[in-house]
Amino acid sequence: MSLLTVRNLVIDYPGTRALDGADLDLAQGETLGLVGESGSGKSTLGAAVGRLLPPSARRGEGEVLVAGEPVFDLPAKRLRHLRRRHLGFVFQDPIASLDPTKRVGAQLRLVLGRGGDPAFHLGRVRLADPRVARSYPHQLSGGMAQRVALALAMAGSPELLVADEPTAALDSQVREEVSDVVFALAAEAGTSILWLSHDLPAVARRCDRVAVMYGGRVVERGPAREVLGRPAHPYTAALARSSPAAAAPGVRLAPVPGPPAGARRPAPGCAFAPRCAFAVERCAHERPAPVRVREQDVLCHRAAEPAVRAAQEVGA
Ligand SMILES: Nc1ncnc2c1ncn2[C@@H]1O[C@H](COP(=O)(O)OP(=O)(O)OP(=O)(O)O)[C@@H](O)[C@H]1O
Repeated sequence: MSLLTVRNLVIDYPGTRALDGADLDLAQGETLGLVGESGSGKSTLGAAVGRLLPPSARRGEGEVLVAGEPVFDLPAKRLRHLRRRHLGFVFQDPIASLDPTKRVGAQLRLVLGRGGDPAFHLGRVRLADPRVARSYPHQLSGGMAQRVALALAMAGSPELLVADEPTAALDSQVREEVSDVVFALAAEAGTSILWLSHDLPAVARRCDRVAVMYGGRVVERGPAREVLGRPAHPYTAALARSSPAAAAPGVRLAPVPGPPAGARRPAPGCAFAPRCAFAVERCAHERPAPVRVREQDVLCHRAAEPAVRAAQEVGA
């Protein structure tokens, strides 16, 4: 059974459509990367999974199911129960998710309840030094604070961990260490991961599947290596070409051409059409329905055409 299902989700902030009919599925035990340029809607989608959107956000259409439960239609008590039982969250800024007035051990004891063992949970995130439990958040490095936030998020053995760029603010070596801990702990605990990221090579390496967002929709999804190595959507191909790993030494990165999607008003057709080298007239006014290309589900009118498929190969 699908652990997470997002169907045609539309979320508006005042004056901005952040999600414009997003679709996503995540199976039990799976790791799914969610990638896309800034403003494509990743954080809004991640927050919607736990109905953790800011008060100004409005759901227009669509639904989010976690373990079959309709997150947006649950009464407050059932929603709290669902969050506790099924969901854990880690964000980019760990300090913001920790209580500055309480020592780490005390924060863990609050989550774990009586009988919980903070040292065990800190050990699971490779913080074995007993001084950590006695520290206040401001006494920790960024990487250590993020591991504490992870220990708190994983303390209730959630079925799904939503990780919103938890390593983006860390330097590269610490980033790898923290990512290792997240994926190893989730694998050990049988927890699925929704991993929001700008780091395409890391997603290709670590995640089973990937979903690529553009203009508030998931425009391509499928096995991570396949999607990022042999993209089918022209946007994914442009994104993969602009990724650091795609550049040979000394060769400048190719930026995705044109300005990013302005999400202020929903696009009548494909949101990428104004930037797309393959756009034809219908792309501007007709929304693409999903097509299957190899193992990928793609929102593009032309992705299945042989000439367009060939042109998407990275480096082509
Ligand atoms: N609290 C908010 N109020 C108003 N608009 C918002 C709010 N949060 C996000 N937005 C807008 O919604 C759209 C989607 O933003 P979101 O943060 O979900 O994208 P993102 O892909 O996570 O970006 P980033 O990678 O920069 O975090 C953007 O146009 C953004 O400006």
